[in-house]
Amino acid sequence: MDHAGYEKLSAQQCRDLPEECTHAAHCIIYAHNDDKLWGKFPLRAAVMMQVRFDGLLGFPGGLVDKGESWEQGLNRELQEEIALDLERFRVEEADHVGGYLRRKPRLRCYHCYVKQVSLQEFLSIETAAYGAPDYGSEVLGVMRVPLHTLEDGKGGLPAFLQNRFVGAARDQLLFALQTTGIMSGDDITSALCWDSS
Ligand SMILES: O=c1[nH]cnc2c1ncn2[C@H]1C[C@H](O)[C@@H](COP(=O)(O)OP(=O)(O)O)O1
Ligand SMILES: [Mn+2]
Ligand SMILES: [Mn+2]
Ligand SMILES: [Mn+2]
Repeated sequence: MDHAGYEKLSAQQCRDLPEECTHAAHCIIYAHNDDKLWGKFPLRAAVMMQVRFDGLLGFPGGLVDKGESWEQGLNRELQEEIALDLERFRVEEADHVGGYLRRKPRLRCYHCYVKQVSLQEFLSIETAAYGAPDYGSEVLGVMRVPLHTLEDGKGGLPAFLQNRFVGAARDQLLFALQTTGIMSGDDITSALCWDSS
């Protein structure tokens, strides 16, 4: 059980879940970014997150409706929340990287998908998001995650990780940063070490 009370499942373990399990699916859309902040701090990648209606940070996606496959539900949510152009950027089964299982108050799996695009494509997705049906209601902002750490060891990702995240979103972010190679385990650990409290 990880710190937020979720059991991390592999993609195969997700496929073995019982019928009564309900599902949510969210997608981490990212692009490698060779730019540097002030020509000094590597930005590493553009990773999309959102400010949600509940004030918490999360990824675009949502609950999978009855009769939908995980990917059908996720692509529907991505269209609703960020106006994702499904002709160009449809999320596929191969983008599934695992799930986070909760047993209480009901058995539910929070599936994590990761989709890499080019920086140019990321910019087009970002721009289109402001015209999404749910923008301004369920989605109150679209942002990029700071993946740099300033000289004080606090500014950037360490400070960002002090925000409030919904559900398993923080675990999913850290998992995706490592599994995509955007950040090394050591970089992530040092960003986690700083705690403002
Ligand atoms: O980004 C996320 N990662 C993991 N779990 C998440 C994330 N965002 C929300 N959640 C949890 C908590 C929510 O209650 C459920 C459903 O997601 P949500 O996006 O709120 O559902 P709809 O868009 O309203 O369908 O998953
Ligand atoms: Mn929904
Ligand atoms: Mn939604
Ligand atoms: Mn949602």
